[in-house]
Amino acid sequence: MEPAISGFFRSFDQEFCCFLIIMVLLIFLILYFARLRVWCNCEICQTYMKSSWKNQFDNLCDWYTYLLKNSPTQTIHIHVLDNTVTANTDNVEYMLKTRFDNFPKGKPFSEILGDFLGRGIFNVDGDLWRFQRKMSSLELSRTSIRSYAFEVVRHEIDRRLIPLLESVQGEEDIFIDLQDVFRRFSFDIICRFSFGLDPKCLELSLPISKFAVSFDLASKLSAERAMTVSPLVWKIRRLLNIGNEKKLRQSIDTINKLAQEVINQRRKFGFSDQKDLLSRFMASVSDETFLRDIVVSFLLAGRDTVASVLTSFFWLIANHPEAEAAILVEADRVIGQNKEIRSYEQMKELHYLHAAVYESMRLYPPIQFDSKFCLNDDVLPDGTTVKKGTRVTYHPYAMGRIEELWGTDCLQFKPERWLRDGIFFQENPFKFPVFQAGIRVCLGKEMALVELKTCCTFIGETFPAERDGKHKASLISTIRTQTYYSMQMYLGDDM
Ligand code: HEM
Repeated sequence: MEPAISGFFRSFDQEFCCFLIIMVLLIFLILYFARLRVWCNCEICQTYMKSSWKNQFDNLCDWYTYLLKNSPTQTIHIHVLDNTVTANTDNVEYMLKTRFDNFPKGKPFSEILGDFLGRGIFNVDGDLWRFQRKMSSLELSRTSIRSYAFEVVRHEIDRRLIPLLESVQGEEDIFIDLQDVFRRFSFDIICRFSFGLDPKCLELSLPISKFAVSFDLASKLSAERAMTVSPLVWKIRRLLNIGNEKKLRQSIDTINKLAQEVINQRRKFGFSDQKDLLSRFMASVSDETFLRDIVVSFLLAGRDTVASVLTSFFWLIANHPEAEAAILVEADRVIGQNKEIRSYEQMKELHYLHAAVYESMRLYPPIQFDSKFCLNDDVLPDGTTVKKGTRVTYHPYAMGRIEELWGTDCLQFKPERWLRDGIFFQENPFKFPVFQAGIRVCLGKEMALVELKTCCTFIGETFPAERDGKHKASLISTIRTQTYYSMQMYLGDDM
């Protein structure tokens, strides 16, 4: 009898376990769908769920732009995502400045990047954020860090970027992917600037560094968490340490080990004469994990953003010879006066270039939209009611395409719209929240502009017309061809 009884209980156990698992899954599914309101029948939600926007638009941002343009308040609500999306300047100012404390980044966002960024500035709210913000603002406002940034950028351009482009110049059969080149370029720079480390990614003959590979993978896999049907999916995978979550953990471990090594070296050999951000932060922070978190946030913030602007800038310039000519004339004028651009201060004289960089970011913002989560029920200036816990998204990509904001020529690339009597004119930052705006505006904005403008001027500076006109022309045509090639890979043949 006994084995039969124990068999009965064993099979009962198994059945009961299966039943329990199914019930738990069902409850989660019900809760999940209840939160998402998948039954919403409105046209926007139906279009979203069936992905039928793809019939009319190339990408999701263009569909959102269409919806926002056609909304009387320039605000829409996607019920199934519980996401209020706005392109209304007053709303943007309200959430990023007036009621800043009611629109934090929120838990859903910080959970996704939590393992990678830890308690770093990019990923936290409240006092932890305030402390890092104050410390970082102080360090980044120093003249010494600005000249260090300039020095790092010049080194990367003179020693690596120009020789690389020269090596493919005139070679009709050799193509390099400029997007990839710009990603390597910006990673080398941000690593040296933040960590004092040179991963030499732009040295194409060297094997790519372990740190760069791990960083790339960790950014990619963390971002992929946001695309799973429910956070539960990646959380369960993380618990079981399987699939992408296992790879993510391994790459984060590699980054941590390397960061720890750098910190140990600095503690051992001294950091007071080092110019990078890590060494500067080491003077005020002793917690080593926290130090690592702060610096990794800077790496993430300053890498793809810059690479993305460089790609769209050169693509737009390649399509607008009149803008390219104006940039070269301005660069020659500044070089003519000062022989060569060698300082941060000189960059400020390049108003047309500054306008052209801003104009490319208006049309192709590296961060096309950015979300916050509403802490307590609120009403936006346009009358939209926002419930506690709702995601609220401002949309710089759509804002750059709205006629009421930028005029009937808003789809055209016109650097002149940023100039008043030849001098760069700063627009209302809430109309152009490409660097975010208000209280949490991007901390690396100045650094990014130095990087972008230095890289863009090298066309005019390195090969001044009077020295070698032919050389300059062929380098520009190399960049033009390479940019076309990169964008073709990116956009397909229909570009
Ligand atoms: C064109 C290049 C760049 C653009 C368009 C850009 C844009 C942005 C945006 C939109 C945010 C807000 C993100 C959010 O809160 O969700 C941000 C934050 C931030 N950016 Fe940038 N960024 C650029 C380059 C850089 C660079 C080069 C650095 C580093 C030197 C940097 C450092 C940061 C940091 C530390 C934050 C967090 C600020 C905070 O939370 O208080 N950014 N950036």
